[in-house]
Amino acid sequence: MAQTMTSPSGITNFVINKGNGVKGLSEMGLKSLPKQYIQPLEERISTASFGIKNSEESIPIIDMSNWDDPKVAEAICSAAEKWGFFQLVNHGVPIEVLENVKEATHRFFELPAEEKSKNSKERSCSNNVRFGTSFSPQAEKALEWKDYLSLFYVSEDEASALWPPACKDEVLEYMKKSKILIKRLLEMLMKRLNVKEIDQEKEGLLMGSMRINLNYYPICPNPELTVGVGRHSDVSTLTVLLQDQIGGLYVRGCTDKKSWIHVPPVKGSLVINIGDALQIMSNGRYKSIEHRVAANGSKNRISVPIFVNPRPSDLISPLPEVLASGEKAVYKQVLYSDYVKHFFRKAHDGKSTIELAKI
Ligand SMILES: COc1cc(/C=C/C(=O)SCCNC(=O)CCNC(=O)[C@H](O)C(C)(C)COP(=O)(O)OP(=O)(O)OC[C@H]2O[C@@H](n3cnc4c(N)ncnc43)[C@H](O)[C@@H]2OP(=O)(O)O)ccc1O
Ligand SMILES: O=C(O)CCC(=O)C(=O)O
Ligand SMILES: [Fe+2]
Repeated sequence: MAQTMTSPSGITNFVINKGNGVKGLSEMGLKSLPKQYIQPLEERISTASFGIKNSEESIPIIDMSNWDDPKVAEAICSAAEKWGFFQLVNHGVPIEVLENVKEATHRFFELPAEEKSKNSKERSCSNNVRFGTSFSPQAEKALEWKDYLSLFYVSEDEASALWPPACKDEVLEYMKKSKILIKRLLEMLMKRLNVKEIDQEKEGLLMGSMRINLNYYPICPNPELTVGVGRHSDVSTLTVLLQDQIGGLYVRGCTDKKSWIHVPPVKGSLVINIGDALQIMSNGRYKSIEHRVAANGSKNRISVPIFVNPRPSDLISPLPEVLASGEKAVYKQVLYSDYVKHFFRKAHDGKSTIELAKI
């Protein structure tokens, strides 16, 4: 067993095929990182050096208690233009709902590998439920230190029937309660783009599909040699991210592009980021910023992003309202499912997915 496990194929078999994930590896008490996880020097995250560079820039924290105050909309739109990232407090999603979904995430990952892997790509009875590890293992030169459960929402009935019982009620509640916040954010962001009203057609285009991922980053023997998630931008319209108190999310700096800014955990907050679909629809006005996640040597971390997306069948392009003043389109029309497939079929590679849509 020990001999098979240390060979590269033994590790792959244990982590990917047998569904133990990196959590299984972590719990074996490995003393050093298997070589498949060693990232090239330029992709490693040296958390020690961030403290110095970080001091000048930080991601805005916006209080939503008076969400209909124009100052709140101004802060949100400015953050979306400048940073592509911001944190929200007093956002209206009950703290209890957030605590429950974090607990449910731990409950799911605590299940035996045999139970979790019923949701793997090979065994899941639906393409909309997928348990996996790393990001795109077949395309990656170096694997990422993360396991995940990805749930694509189609309907309440489908979710009730197919999502894992260990977490489905809590995840559904989190999604439902977040919808009010998502609509408010989109209304504010659209107003700034001269979209006066979000009618049914626009609502479909902006938030017609949702995917929720439960991310699990177990303790890593050599966190400085690998990453939890490599540099990428999300392909969503926007992403609502719940993180626990451990920390580890870094965002590309907006003035000093060489720096990476930590997104510090703030109790009860939600992190919001703009995704590629909204960068395209706003013709580049709102920014989908690169981000990445460090591995941790002493603590298990979880995060729960809700990816708010167009529908797979939507054609995305700069909105007519944005181009009405004569502004030249910098992106062409793309079928959203083609865009997402392009993203999923390659390893994380920074901001390169959006090249597909550039004119
Ligand atoms: C996992 O770690 C991540 C994830 C992310 C995600 C960031 C986002 O912004 S996710 C938002 C994506 N948007 C949507 O899901 C909505 C639109 N959905 C679709 O268009 C389709 O459902 C589809 C995703 C394109 C899948 O369509 P389907 O026809 O079923 O195509 P497949 O052939 O099954 O899949 C294509 C290709 O993608 C891989 N894949 C599919 N789903 C996932 C998934 N949930 N996670 C990872 N990979 C997935 C699948 O394996 C296929 O590749 P093959 O090579 O196997 O053909 C950000 C950062 C992370 O670390
Ligand atoms: O875990 C995090 O903080 C962020 C994860 C992420 O960027 C993603 O799942 O797209
Ligand atoms: Fe992301």
